Amino acid sequence: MTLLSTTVPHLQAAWDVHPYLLLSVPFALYLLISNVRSYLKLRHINGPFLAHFTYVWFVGSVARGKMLSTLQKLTYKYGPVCRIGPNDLLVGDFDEVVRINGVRSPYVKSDWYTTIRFDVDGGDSVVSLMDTAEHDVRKAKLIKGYEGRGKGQDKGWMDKVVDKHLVELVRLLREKYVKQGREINWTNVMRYFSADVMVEALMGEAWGDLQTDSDIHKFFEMSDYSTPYIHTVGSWGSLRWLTSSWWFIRKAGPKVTDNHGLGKFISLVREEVSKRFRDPESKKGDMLADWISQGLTSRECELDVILGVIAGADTVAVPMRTIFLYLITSPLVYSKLKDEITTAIKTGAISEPITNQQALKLPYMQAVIHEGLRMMPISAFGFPKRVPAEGDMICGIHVPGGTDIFPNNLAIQRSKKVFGDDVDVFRPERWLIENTRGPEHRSLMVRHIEVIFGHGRWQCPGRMLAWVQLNKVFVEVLRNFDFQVGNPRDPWKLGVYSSVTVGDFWVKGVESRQE
Ligand code: HEM
Repeated sequence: MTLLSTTVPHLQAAWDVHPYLLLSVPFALYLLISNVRSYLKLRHINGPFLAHFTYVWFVGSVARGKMLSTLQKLTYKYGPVCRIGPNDLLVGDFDEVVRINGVRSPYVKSDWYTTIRFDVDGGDSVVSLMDTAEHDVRKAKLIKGYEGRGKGQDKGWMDKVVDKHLVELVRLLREKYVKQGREINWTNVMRYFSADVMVEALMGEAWGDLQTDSDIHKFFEMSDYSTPYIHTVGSWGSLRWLTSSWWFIRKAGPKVTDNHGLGKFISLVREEVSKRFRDPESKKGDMLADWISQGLTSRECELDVILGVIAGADTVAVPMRTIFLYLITSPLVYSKLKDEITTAIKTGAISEPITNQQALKLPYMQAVIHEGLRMMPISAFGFPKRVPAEGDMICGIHVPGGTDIFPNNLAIQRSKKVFGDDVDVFRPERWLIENTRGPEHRSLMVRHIEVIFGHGRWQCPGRMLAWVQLNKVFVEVLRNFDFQVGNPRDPWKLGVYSSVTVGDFWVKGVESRQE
C-alpha cells in the first residue's frame, strides 16, 4: 500500500512530462525478454553474434545481395549447422537436408513460405499452401501436367514446346544481333526464351517476348525489383506476418486493373482460365487443360498458372546465363564443348534441334551444365522447413521444435568430400565418369546438384522442363554461333539474395555455322 501510494504520484509526474518515454518501457521490456528467450533457445549453436538475438544480421546479409560469399564464409567458420537468426538455422549437410525434406518427414513448411503469396483475394497456390495434406492433394493433381504426362500431352510434348522457341531464339540472335554486329543482352534473350516456353507450356500460347524481343507485359521489370524485396522480407521473421497478411497484400499487392506487371499478368491468366472453363475443349495438350481434367477449380487453376510462370520463367533463365558466362570465359572448356557438338553433328548423333534424349548422351555437355549449376546454385539457400514440436537431432545437435531450417545449397555443392579439394574451381572434367569414383559416386554428385530443386514432397515439379531447356539451349546456340563476353572487366551485375539475379550481361556473337 505504501509502495503503491508513493509510486503512483511519480508515475503520474513522469506521464505528464514524458508520456512516450513511459509507454516505451513495457515495449523495451518485451523486446528484452523476447531477445533473451530467443538467445537461450539455440544458444548451443554457433553463428554470427547478432544472429543470436535479432534478425538484423540475416536481413542485412540478404539485402546486400552477396549471399554466395556470405554462405561460403559461414560454412568455413561454423561447419554444417549454423545459426543465422533467432529462430533460424542453416544446414549444409546433404543427408540431413534430404531427410528433413523427405516424403515421410514430420517437418512442415516454415511460415517463410507465406511471403510467396501474391493473390489479393486471399487464395493460395501450391507453394504457399501451408497445410501439408492440402498441399499434397493439390500437388497430386498438378504433377502430371507439369511432367508432360497429362491429358493430351504426347511423349514428345516437352521437346516440341521448347523446340518451337529455340528456333525463334536462333532466328532473333542471327537476324537482329549477329548479322548487324550488335551486342546481345544475354540477360534479356534468355528470360524471353524461358518465359515463352513457360507460358506456352501452361496455356498453349506464348506471350511472344522473343518474337518482339521485349518484356511485353513488363513481367520481368516487376520480378527484378520484387526478388530482393521478397527475400529480404522473408528473412525477417517478425515482419513477414505483416507483409504476408491478406490485408497488406490487398493494400500493396498487384491489382488486376494494373496495365502492366504482375497485376496485368494476373488479369490475362484469369481471362484465359475463365475462357477454358466455359469451353474446356478449346485448347488441348497444355498444363492448364490437364489440370482442368484433374478436377482443379478455376480459382486453383488461376493461382497455379500464375505460380508456374513466376516459378518457371526467370529461374531457368538464371542458369542459362550463369553457365554461359563460365563457358565463354573458359576457352579450354569452350573449345572442348564445341568439338563435342561438331562431332555429334558430323556423325549424325544429334538432330536439329537436338532432342533431350540425345543431349543426355553428350558427356562433356552434361559435365558443363552440372559444373555450372554447382558453381552458381540458382538459390544460395533453399526454402525453410520447421522442426516438429518434439525437436530433432541434426548432425548430432539437439534442435528444439519450431526452429526453421534453411538448406545451405552452396555448402552442399562445394562439399570437398564429394567433389574434391578444388571445389571452388570451374572444372567440368570432374563429372566425366572416368574421373569419378564410379557410377555410384557420379550419381551421388548429381543428387547433390539436384537439391537446388528442393526434395521429397516439396520438390520442384518443373525440374524436367528446366532440364530439357538447359540440355538443348547451349547446343543450339553453339552450333550456330561463337561468342565472347561483352565487357571482360565487368561482365555482369550479379545479386545473390538467396535467388540469384543477373543483369547487364552483354555478349558478342559471330556466325559459326558450317553446312
Ligand atoms: C532451374 C530452374 C528451377 C529451380 C532451381 C527450381 C527450384 C525450386 C525450388 C527450390 C522449389 C521449392 C522446393 C521447396 O519448397 O522446398 C520449387 C518449387 C516449385 N517450382 Fe521450381 N525450380 C525451377 C524451375 C521451375 C519450373 C520450370 C517450373 C514450372 C514448370 C517450376 C515450378 C515450381 C512449382 C510449381 C513449385 C512449388 C512446388 C510445391 O510447392 O510443392 N520450377 N522450385
